[in-house]
Amino acid sequence: MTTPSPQRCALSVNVNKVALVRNTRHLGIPSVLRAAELCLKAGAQGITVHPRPDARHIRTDDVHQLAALMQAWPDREYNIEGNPFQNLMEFVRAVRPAQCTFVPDGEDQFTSDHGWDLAKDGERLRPLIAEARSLGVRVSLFMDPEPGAMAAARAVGADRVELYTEPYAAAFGSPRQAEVLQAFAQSARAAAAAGLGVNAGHDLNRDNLTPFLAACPAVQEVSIGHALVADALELGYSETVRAYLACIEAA
Ligand SMILES: CC(=O)[C@@H](O)[C@H](O)COP(=O)(O)O
Ligand SMILES: NCC(=O)COP(=O)(O)O
Repeated sequence: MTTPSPQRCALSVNVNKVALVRNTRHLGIPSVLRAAELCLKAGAQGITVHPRPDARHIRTDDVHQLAALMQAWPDREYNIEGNPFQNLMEFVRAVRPAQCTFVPDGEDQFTSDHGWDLAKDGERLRPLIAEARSLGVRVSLFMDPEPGAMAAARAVGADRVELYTEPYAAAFGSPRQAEVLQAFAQSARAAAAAGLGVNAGHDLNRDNLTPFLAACPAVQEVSIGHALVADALELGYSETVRAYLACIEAA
């Protein structure tokens, strides 16, 4: 078992896609619990799930079984993502994970594809943020890379923001990469200046992760699932997690 080094940036493995494959048969394999355990043993600092209302991948049982697993890993973090106006708060109240990430997804959305509009939803979010925090759960808001929106995230009581990194991933390797990365760097700095912790995630992978973190040193956690699980199909969970940890170390 690898004890995670005190890295600048934590790796939280999102196991949604293990559950997606599992759900295509009634055989219970691939095991979500086994995937999480192997990733933790390899040094991942956390596990992330996004139990969507349609249960397309992570189901209620998964959330609770992973919570029980995480009890055996007190130095690692459990992060539950979702829309607090839909089903997320029932999990926050029941499980009290280390962190919850509020994501403004619609019920039938293909995947997460935007951050919060706090001018529209900030006041509705405020009491739910306060409730989660009163339960001892850190609250992160899923946000687009807009430096001017970070102070508002702090003002509604969030502990952290998670920068939605798909626009960076889409620009990676193109002439727009530097320009887009600059917007993320400015957003990360603005978030830190506002007193927020900074997470990041969506479509990060072994190619784009190191340059992203090198440009955004304030980022303290990345949650990665789709590309990491795809890599694990080829390399196995242990080697894959070690490869992602090395990408973080190289930043
Ligand atoms: C919020 C985010 O960007 C991802 O964590 C999200 O969990 C992806 O959801 P799917 O795995 O359902 O695409
Ligand atoms: N919050 C991002 C996450 O948990 C995983 O996103 P992805 O790596 O599956 O795109």
